[in-house]
Amino acid sequence: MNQSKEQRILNFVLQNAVRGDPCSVMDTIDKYCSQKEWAMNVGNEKGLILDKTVEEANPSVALELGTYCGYSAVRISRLLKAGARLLTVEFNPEFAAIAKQMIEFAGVQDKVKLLEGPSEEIIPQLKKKYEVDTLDFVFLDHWKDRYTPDTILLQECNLLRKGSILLADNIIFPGAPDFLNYVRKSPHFKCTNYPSHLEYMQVEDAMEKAVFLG
Ligand SMILES: O=C(NC/C=C/[C@H]1O[C@@H](Sc2ccncc2)[C@H](O)[C@@H]1O)c1cc([N+](=O)[O-])cc(O)c1O
Ligand SMILES: [Mg+2]
Repeated sequence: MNQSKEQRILNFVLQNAVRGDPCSVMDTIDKYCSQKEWAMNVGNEKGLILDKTVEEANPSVALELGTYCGYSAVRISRLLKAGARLLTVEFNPEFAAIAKQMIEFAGVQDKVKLLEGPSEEIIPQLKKKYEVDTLDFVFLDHWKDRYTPDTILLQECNLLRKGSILLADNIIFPGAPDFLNYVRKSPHFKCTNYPSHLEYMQVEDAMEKAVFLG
C-alpha cells in the first residue's frame, strides 16, 4: 500500500535529521515541506511567533490542540523549563502514530504527553485524568471550527487562570472568523494580532494571542 504524505515526512526526518536534536527535526520538516510536499505544519515564520509567545508564557503546563506530525509539539517542548510539560491532543490515529515517532526521534518525549482523542472529550478529562490544575499556555491549531467551542469548554472546565495565554494559528488562512469575533468581543480576553504568512507559501496569514483576564 502506498505511503501517506505524513509517513514520507517522518521517513525524511528519520533519514536526514539528527536524533535528539529538536531544531534539526524542525529544519528537516521545513526543508521537506517547502521543497517537496506542502503540509500544514506551523512552519518557521509563524513558528518564531509561537516561540516568542511560549517564552513569554514560560509555561509549567501547556496544551496543544492538533498535533498532526508533531512539528509544533517539538517546537514548543524544546523551550520548556525543567519539569514543565506539554499535553498535545490528536484524534487521527495515523497522525498520532507519526507524531509519537517524531517526538521520540527529537528526544523531547519526556516533556510531551500525546493524548489520542477529540479535544471535546479530552479537555473535560484534563483535571482528573491528567492531573492538570490550570493551563499556562494553549496553542490552537486543530479544526478551525473547534477553536471557539474548545475555548468556551476550557473556561467551563476552569482550566484557564488570570494570565493564561492562548495562541491560535490560521486566523486569516484558512481562517477562524467566529473565534476572532468571540475572543475580540469577550471582556475576558485581551487580544493581539500577529500578521504573518501561510507556512511555506506567499499567502497572508496571522496568529492571534488571547490572554485570559479571569
Ligand atoms: O486545516 C488545518 N488544520 C487542521 C488541523 C487538524 C489537525 O488536528 C486534528 S483535528 C482534531 C484534533 C484534536 N481534537 C479534535 C480535532 C487533525 O487530525 C489534524 O492533525 C490547516 C490548514 C491549512 N491550510 O493551508 O489549508 C494551514 C494550516 O496551518 C492548518 O492548520
Ligand atoms: Mg495551522
